[in-house]
Amino acid sequence: MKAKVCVYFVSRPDVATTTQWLAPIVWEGTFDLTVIDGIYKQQNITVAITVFALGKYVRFLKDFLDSAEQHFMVGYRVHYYLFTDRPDEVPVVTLGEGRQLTVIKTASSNRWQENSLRRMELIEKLIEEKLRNKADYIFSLDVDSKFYAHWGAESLGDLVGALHAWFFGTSREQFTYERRPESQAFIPIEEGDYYYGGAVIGGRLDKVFKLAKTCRMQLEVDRANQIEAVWQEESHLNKYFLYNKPTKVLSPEYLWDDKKEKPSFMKVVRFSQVVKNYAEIRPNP
Ligand SMILES: CC(=O)N[C@H]1[C@@H](OP(=O)(O)OP(=O)(O)OC[C@H]2O[C@@H](n3ccc(=O)[nH]c3=O)[C@H](O)[C@@H]2O)O[C@H](CO)[C@H](O)[C@@H]1O
Ligand SMILES: [Mn+2]
Repeated sequence: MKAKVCVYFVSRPDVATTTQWLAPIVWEGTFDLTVIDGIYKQQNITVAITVFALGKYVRFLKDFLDSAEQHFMVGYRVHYYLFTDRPDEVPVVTLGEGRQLTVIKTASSNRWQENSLRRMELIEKLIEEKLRNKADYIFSLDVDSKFYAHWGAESLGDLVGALHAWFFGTSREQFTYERRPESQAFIPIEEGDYYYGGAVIGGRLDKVFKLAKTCRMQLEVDRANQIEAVWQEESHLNKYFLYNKPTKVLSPEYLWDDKKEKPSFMKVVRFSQVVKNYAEIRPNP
Protein backbone atom coordinates (compact mmCIF):
# COMPACT_ATOMS: atom_id res chain seq x y z
CA MET A 1 0.00 0.00 0.00
CA LYS A 2 1.32 3.41 -0.94
CA ALA A 3 1.30 5.71 2.08
CA LYS A 4 0.72 9.37 1.55
CA VAL A 5 2.91 11.11 4.08
CA CYS A 6 2.16 14.66 4.96
CA VAL A 7 4.94 16.39 6.85
CA TYR A 8 3.59 19.92 6.77
CA PHE A 9 -0.10 20.35 7.40
CA VAL A 10 -1.72 23.68 8.12
CA SER A 11 -5.29 23.13 7.09
CA ARG A 12 -7.05 25.80 9.11
CA PRO A 13 -4.95 28.95 9.47
CA ASP A 14 -8.08 30.87 10.50
CA VAL A 15 -8.58 29.13 13.85
CA ALA A 16 -6.49 27.66 16.68
CA THR A 17 -6.25 23.91 16.21
CA THR A 18 -4.42 23.03 19.43
CA THR A 19 -4.71 24.19 23.02
CA GLN A 20 -1.72 25.50 24.96
CA TRP A 21 -1.35 22.02 26.47
CA LEU A 22 -1.27 20.55 22.96
CA ALA A 23 -4.67 18.94 22.92
CA PRO A 24 -6.26 19.01 19.47
CA ILE A 25 -9.19 21.35 18.88
CA VAL A 26 -11.38 19.56 16.36
CA TRP A 27 -12.49 21.61 13.36
CA GLU A 28 -13.70 20.65 9.91
CA GLY A 29 -10.62 20.21 7.74
CA THR A 30 -8.24 19.21 10.54
CA PHE A 31 -8.71 15.46 10.39
CA ASP A 32 -8.76 12.59 7.93
CA LEU A 33 -11.77 10.47 8.79
CA THR A 34 -10.51 7.45 6.87
CA VAL A 35 -7.39 7.36 9.03
CA ILE A 36 -9.37 7.92 12.25
CA ASP A 37 -11.96 5.24 11.44
CA GLY A 38 -9.05 2.91 10.66
CA ILE A 39 -7.90 3.31 14.27
CA TYR A 40 -11.25 2.93 16.06
CA LYS A 41 -13.03 0.41 13.82
CA GLN A 42 -10.48 -2.29 14.59
CA GLN A 43 -10.93 -1.67 18.33
CA ASN A 44 -14.59 -2.63 18.03
CA ILE A 45 -15.69 0.06 20.49
CA THR A 46 -19.06 0.81 22.04
CA VAL A 47 -20.10 4.37 22.69
CA ALA A 48 -22.65 5.05 25.43
CA ILE A 49 -24.66 8.23 25.30
CA THR A 50 -26.71 9.66 28.15
CA VAL A 51 -29.73 11.81 27.37
CA PHE A 52 -32.00 13.37 29.98
CA ALA A 53 -35.58 14.26 29.12
CA LEU A 54 -37.29 15.25 32.34
CA GLY A 55 -40.65 16.98 32.41
CA LYS A 56 -41.57 18.73 29.18
CA TYR A 57 -38.11 18.16 27.73
CA VAL A 58 -39.42 14.82 26.33
CA ARG A 59 -40.67 16.81 23.38
CA PHE A 60 -37.07 17.25 22.16
CA LEU A 61 -36.44 13.50 21.98
CA LYS A 62 -37.87 12.84 18.54
CA ASP A 63 -35.61 15.27 16.67
CA PHE A 64 -32.66 14.49 18.89
CA LEU A 65 -32.84 10.73 18.32
CA ASP A 66 -33.81 10.88 14.64
CA SER A 67 -30.93 13.22 13.87
CA ALA A 68 -28.49 11.23 16.03
CA GLU A 69 -29.35 8.15 14.02
CA GLN A 70 -28.41 10.04 10.87
CA HIS A 71 -25.22 11.68 12.08
CA PHE A 72 -23.87 10.49 15.45
CA MET A 73 -21.16 7.79 15.41
CA VAL A 74 -22.69 6.10 12.37
CA GLY A 75 -21.06 2.70 11.81
CA TYR A 76 -20.21 2.24 15.51
CA ARG A 77 -21.99 0.43 18.30
CA VAL A 78 -24.03 3.05 20.14
CA HIS A 79 -26.11 2.58 23.28
CA TYR A 80 -28.46 5.37 24.32
CA TYR A 81 -29.33 5.60 28.02
CA LEU A 82 -32.41 7.74 28.22
CA PHE A 83 -33.43 9.15 31.60
CA THR A 84 -37.03 10.30 31.79
CA ASP A 85 -40.01 10.52 34.13
CA ARG A 86 -42.33 10.03 31.14
CA PRO A 87 -41.41 6.68 29.56
CA ASP A 88 -44.81 6.56 27.83
CA GLU A 89 -43.93 9.67 25.87
CA VAL A 90 -40.65 8.38 24.50
CA PRO A 91 -41.11 8.39 20.71
CA VAL A 92 -40.64 5.27 18.64
CA VAL A 93 -37.45 5.67 16.65
CA THR A 94 -36.03 3.13 14.25
CA LEU A 95 -32.48 2.46 15.31
CA GLY A 96 -29.72 1.44 12.92
CA GLU A 97 -27.78 -1.79 13.16
CA GLY A 98 -25.68 -2.14 16.31
CA ARG A 99 -27.58 0.62 18.07
CA GLN A 100 -29.83 0.25 21.10
CA LEU A 101 -31.75 2.34 23.58
CA THR A 102 -32.47 1.77 27.26
CA VAL A 103 -35.02 3.88 29.10
CA ILE A 104 -34.30 4.58 32.77
CA LYS A 105 -37.20 5.94 34.74
CA THR A 106 -36.07 8.93 36.75
CA ALA A 107 -38.01 11.40 38.87
CA SER A 108 -38.20 14.96 37.64
CA SER A 109 -37.65 17.95 39.91
CA ASN A 110 -39.82 21.05 40.01
CA ARG A 111 -36.64 23.10 39.46
CA TRP A 112 -34.97 22.98 36.03
CA GLN A 113 -31.62 23.73 37.66
CA GLU A 114 -31.94 20.53 39.65
CA ASN A 115 -32.77 18.48 36.55
CA SER A 116 -29.71 19.80 34.82
CA LEU A 117 -27.20 19.46 37.68
CA ARG A 118 -28.41 16.04 38.84
CA ARG A 119 -27.06 14.64 35.59
CA MET A 120 -23.62 14.40 37.23
CA GLU A 121 -24.86 12.06 39.95
CA LEU A 122 -26.86 9.96 37.49
CA ILE A 123 -23.95 9.64 35.06
CA GLU A 124 -21.68 8.62 37.94
CA LYS A 125 -24.17 5.95 39.06
CA LEU A 126 -24.81 4.67 35.54
CA ILE A 127 -21.11 4.15 34.89
CA GLU A 128 -20.53 2.55 38.26
CA GLU A 129 -23.54 0.24 38.26
CA LYS A 130 -24.26 -0.55 34.62
CA LEU A 131 -21.52 0.37 32.20
CA ARG A 132 -18.38 -1.37 33.42
CA ASN A 133 -17.27 -3.59 30.54
CA LYS A 134 -20.32 -2.51 28.53
CA ALA A 135 -18.92 0.60 26.86
CA ASP A 136 -15.57 2.17 26.06
CA TYR A 137 -16.55 5.80 25.60
CA ILE A 138 -19.41 7.88 26.89
CA PHE A 139 -20.97 11.19 25.87
CA SER A 140 -23.52 13.18 27.83
CA LEU A 141 -25.48 15.47 25.55
CA ASP A 142 -28.23 18.07 26.06
CA VAL A 143 -31.53 16.84 24.65
CA ASP A 144 -32.74 20.27 23.49
CA SER A 145 -30.47 19.87 20.50
CA LYS A 146 -30.23 18.48 17.00
CA PHE A 147 -27.52 16.95 14.87
CA TYR A 148 -27.14 18.61 11.48
CA ALA A 149 -23.97 16.94 10.16
CA HIS A 150 -21.39 14.25 10.79
CA TRP A 151 -20.21 13.65 14.38
CA GLY A 152 -17.89 10.67 14.42
CA ALA A 153 -14.79 9.06 15.87
CA GLU A 154 -12.74 12.24 15.45
CA SER A 155 -14.51 13.35 18.66
CA LEU A 156 -13.18 10.46 20.75
CA GLY A 157 -10.54 10.99 23.40
CA ASP A 158 -9.71 10.30 27.04
CA LEU A 159 -11.44 13.43 28.30
CA VAL A 160 -13.44 15.59 25.92
CA GLY A 161 -14.99 19.04 26.35
CA ALA A 162 -16.69 21.37 23.88
CA LEU A 163 -16.27 25.11 23.43
CA HIS A 164 -19.47 26.99 24.20
CA ALA A 165 -20.68 28.80 21.09
CA TRP A 166 -21.43 32.08 22.85
CA PHE A 167 -18.02 32.40 24.51
CA PHE A 168 -15.74 31.24 21.73
CA GLY A 169 -13.27 34.03 21.03
CA THR A 170 -14.31 36.23 23.95
CA SER A 171 -11.79 37.15 26.61
CA ARG A 172 -11.45 35.16 29.80
CA GLU A 173 -12.86 37.96 31.98
CA GLN A 174 -16.16 37.63 30.15
CA PHE A 175 -16.51 33.92 30.82
CA THR A 176 -19.46 33.28 33.13
CA TYR A 177 -17.43 31.19 35.57
CA GLU A 178 -18.59 31.09 39.18
CA ARG A 179 -16.91 34.13 40.77
CA ARG A 180 -17.93 33.72 44.41
CA PRO A 181 -15.13 32.15 46.46
CA GLU A 182 -17.77 30.52 48.70
CA SER A 183 -18.64 28.10 45.91
CA GLN A 184 -16.54 25.04 45.08
CA ALA A 185 -16.87 26.06 41.42
CA PHE A 186 -15.04 29.35 42.03
CA ILE A 187 -12.48 30.38 39.41
CA PRO A 188 -10.47 33.58 40.01
CA ILE A 189 -10.70 36.28 37.33
CA GLU A 190 -7.09 35.76 36.17
CA GLU A 191 -7.55 32.04 35.56
CA GLY A 192 -9.25 29.87 32.95
CA ASP A 193 -8.55 28.52 29.49
CA TYR A 194 -11.92 28.33 27.75
CA TYR A 195 -15.58 28.41 28.60
CA TYR A 196 -16.86 24.87 28.08
CA GLY A 197 -20.54 24.11 27.55
CA GLY A 198 -22.31 21.78 29.95
CA ALA A 199 -24.20 20.30 27.01
CA VAL A 200 -21.33 18.10 25.82
CA ILE A 201 -19.12 15.96 28.06
CA GLY A 202 -17.24 12.96 26.78
CA GLY A 203 -14.36 10.57 27.08
CA ARG A 204 -13.30 7.16 28.27
CA LEU A 205 -15.51 5.64 30.92
CA ASP A 206 -13.07 5.94 33.81
CA LYS A 207 -12.23 9.55 33.02
CA VAL A 208 -15.86 10.63 32.77
CA PHE A 209 -16.63 8.69 35.93
CA LYS A 210 -14.01 10.69 37.83
CA LEU A 211 -15.34 13.93 36.36
CA ALA A 212 -18.96 13.17 37.24
CA LYS A 213 -18.10 11.98 40.73
CA THR A 214 -15.95 15.02 41.49
CA CYS A 215 -18.59 17.46 40.21
CA ARG A 216 -21.32 15.59 42.14
CA MET A 217 -19.29 15.89 45.34
CA GLN A 218 -18.57 19.59 44.77
CA LEU A 219 -22.28 20.18 44.09
CA GLU A 220 -23.04 18.50 47.43
CA VAL A 221 -20.57 20.69 49.31
CA ASP A 222 -22.17 23.76 47.73
CA ARG A 223 -25.62 22.51 48.67
CA ALA A 224 -24.56 22.00 52.29
CA ASN A 225 -23.25 25.58 52.25
CA GLN A 226 -26.49 26.81 50.70
CA ILE A 227 -24.92 28.12 47.55
CA GLU A 228 -25.73 27.15 43.96
CA ALA A 229 -23.15 27.96 41.29
CA VAL A 230 -24.27 30.48 38.69
CA TRP A 231 -24.60 27.86 35.91
CA GLN A 232 -25.05 24.82 38.14
CA GLU A 233 -23.05 21.77 36.99
CA GLU A 234 -21.66 23.69 34.02
CA SER A 235 -19.78 25.92 36.49
CA HIS A 236 -18.38 22.87 38.28
CA LEU A 237 -17.47 21.32 34.93
CA ASN A 238 -15.48 24.43 34.02
CA LYS A 239 -13.67 24.27 37.34
CA TYR A 240 -12.91 20.58 36.76
CA PHE A 241 -11.54 21.16 33.26
CA LEU A 242 -9.32 23.96 34.53
CA TYR A 243 -7.41 21.53 36.75
CA ASN A 244 -7.98 18.36 34.70
CA LYS A 245 -7.41 19.50 31.13
CA PRO A 246 -9.40 17.81 28.38
CA THR A 247 -7.21 15.72 26.09
CA LYS A 248 -9.41 16.70 23.15
CA VAL A 249 -11.43 19.85 22.68
CA LEU A 250 -14.38 20.03 20.32
CA SER A 251 -14.80 23.30 18.43
CA PRO A 252 -18.16 25.09 18.47
CA GLU A 253 -19.10 23.00 15.42
CA TYR A 254 -20.03 20.43 18.06
CA LEU A 255 -21.97 22.82 20.30
CA TRP A 256 -23.60 25.49 18.24
CA ASP A 257 -26.83 27.40 18.90
CA ASP A 258 -29.61 27.78 16.29
CA LYS A 259 -30.07 31.37 17.47
CA LYS A 260 -26.52 32.34 16.65
CA GLU A 261 -25.32 33.80 13.35
CA LYS A 262 -22.62 31.72 11.70
CA PRO A 263 -19.21 33.41 11.33
CA SER A 264 -16.96 32.40 8.40
CA PHE A 265 -14.83 30.06 10.51
CA MET A 266 -17.88 27.85 11.05
CA LYS A 267 -17.62 25.59 8.00
CA VAL A 268 -20.18 23.18 9.39
CA VAL A 269 -22.69 22.97 12.24
CA ARG A 270 -22.74 19.41 13.58
CA PHE A 271 -24.79 19.71 16.75
CA SER A 272 -26.79 22.71 17.85
CA GLN A 273 -29.16 23.86 20.56
CA VAL A 274 -32.65 24.33 19.16
CA VAL A 275 -34.67 27.44 19.91
CA LYS A 276 -36.86 26.92 22.96
CA ASN A 277 -39.39 28.90 24.89
CA TYR A 278 -37.88 28.85 28.36
CA ALA A 279 -41.03 30.07 30.10
CA GLU A 280 -43.13 27.37 28.50
CA ILE A 281 -40.74 24.43 28.77
CA ARG A 282 -39.22 24.83 32.20
CA PRO A 283 -41.00 23.97 35.45
CA ASN A 284 -39.81 27.21 37.09
CA PRO A 285 -38.34 30.58 35.99
C1 LIG B 1 -25.42 24.79 25.55
C2 LIG B 1 -25.07 24.45 26.94
O1 LIG B 1 -23.90 24.18 27.21
N1 LIG B 1 -26.10 24.42 27.82
C3 LIG B 1 -25.94 24.34 29.28
C4 LIG B 1 -26.62 25.54 29.90
O2 LIG B 1 -27.99 25.85 29.65
P1 LIG B 1 -29.26 25.28 28.83
O3 LIG B 1 -30.23 26.37 28.64
O4 LIG B 1 -28.83 24.58 27.62
O5 LIG B 1 -29.91 24.20 29.87
P2 LIG B 1 -31.14 23.23 29.57
O6 LIG B 1 -32.41 23.87 29.95
O7 LIG B 1 -31.04 22.71 28.20
O8 LIG B 1 -30.83 22.04 30.60
C5 LIG B 1 -29.79 21.12 30.36
C6 LIG B 1 -30.34 19.72 30.08
O9 LIG B 1 -30.91 19.18 31.27
C7 LIG B 1 -32.06 18.40 30.95
N2 LIG B 1 -33.27 19.03 31.56
C8 LIG B 1 -33.22 20.28 32.08
C9 LIG B 1 -34.33 20.83 32.71
C10 LIG B 1 -35.53 20.11 32.76
O10 LIG B 1 -36.55 20.54 33.31
N3 LIG B 1 -35.56 18.86 32.20
C11 LIG B 1 -34.47 18.30 31.60
O11 LIG B 1 -34.53 17.19 31.10
C12 LIG B 1 -32.14 18.33 29.43
O12 LIG B 1 -31.42 17.22 28.98
C13 LIG B 1 -31.45 19.63 29.03
O13 LIG B 1 -30.97 19.56 27.70
O14 LIG B 1 -26.46 25.48 31.35
C14 LIG B 1 -27.03 24.34 31.96
C15 LIG B 1 -26.79 24.47 33.44
O15 LIG B 1 -27.35 25.67 33.90
C16 LIG B 1 -26.43 23.07 31.38
O16 LIG B 1 -25.07 22.94 31.76
C17 LIG B 1 -26.54 23.08 29.87
O17 LIG B 1 -25.91 21.93 29.34
MN1 LIG C 1 -29.70 22.91 26.53
